[in-house]
Amino acid sequence: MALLEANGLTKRFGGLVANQDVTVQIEQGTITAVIGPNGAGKTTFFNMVTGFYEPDEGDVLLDGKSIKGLRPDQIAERGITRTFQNIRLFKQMTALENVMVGTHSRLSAGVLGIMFNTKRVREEEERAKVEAYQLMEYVGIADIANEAAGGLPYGLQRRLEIARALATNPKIILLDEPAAGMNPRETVEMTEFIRKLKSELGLTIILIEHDMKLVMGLSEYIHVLDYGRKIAEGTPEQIRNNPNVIEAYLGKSATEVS
Ligand SMILES: Nc1ncnc2c1ncn2[C@@H]1O[C@H](COP(=O)(O)OP(=O)(O)OP(=O)(O)O)[C@@H](O)[C@H]1O
Repeated sequence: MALLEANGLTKRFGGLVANQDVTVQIEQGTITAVIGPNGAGKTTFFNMVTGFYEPDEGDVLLDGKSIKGLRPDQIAERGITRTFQNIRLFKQMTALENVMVGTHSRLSAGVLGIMFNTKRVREEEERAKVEAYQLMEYVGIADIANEAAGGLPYGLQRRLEIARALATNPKIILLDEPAAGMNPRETVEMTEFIRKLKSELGLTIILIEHDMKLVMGLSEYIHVLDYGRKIAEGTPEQIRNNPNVIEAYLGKSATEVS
């Protein structure tokens, strides 16, 4: 059984069909890319899987159980986390505090404990801090733990967002354009880092990315969207040679010429 299944997902915005009948299966421990031209519906697909949008039709199954209709935080509790195309950090907070937000989402002191600042809350706070720091070490950004997130260079902000996502202890991480805006060296480092998330942590990774070199080098499997529909799926080799995909990216003349 696939770890994650999206079955027939459809999402409309007024007259625009952003996803139409999109079916995708993701196997445990794989790196999968979702690609397609601008506006193809990739982020909308991520938003439905992670509970930010409710599908108009279709279902999302995690380990065979439906997660449709759950809130993003409930889906995160079940093990699916994400990063955003436009980085969403708490810019005034330190990098460490940002990661602690992720850690806190699975701690259990509850609202009353927090209001009365009980011993248990203080202990959890301390534990969250230690865990967050360890995670930052793992991600290679511990040296910026006390810097304000908003002032960090772009590449570090992207890593920090991933550290925060990891703090929720996920099974699946969805990365929305992890290498966007990065220089070639940062892109190579990000590629290595994503590989490490799979090989060392056993994570299942789904990524949206426009950098085709990165996609082809990193993914084991690729799904292609165009105008909200899935037009192809396969290995990088199969996708590279698929006429529908070439046409979607380059226009009809490209396939006629080739
Ligand atoms: N909340 C929304 N309200 C209205 N239209 C939306 C909304 N979200 C997405 N869309 C539209 O749905 C279509 C798909 O958008 P989406 O962001 O999913 O594409 P994408 O493949 O991620 O694009 P890009 O590669 O440019 O980020 C676009 O036409 C977009 O304008």
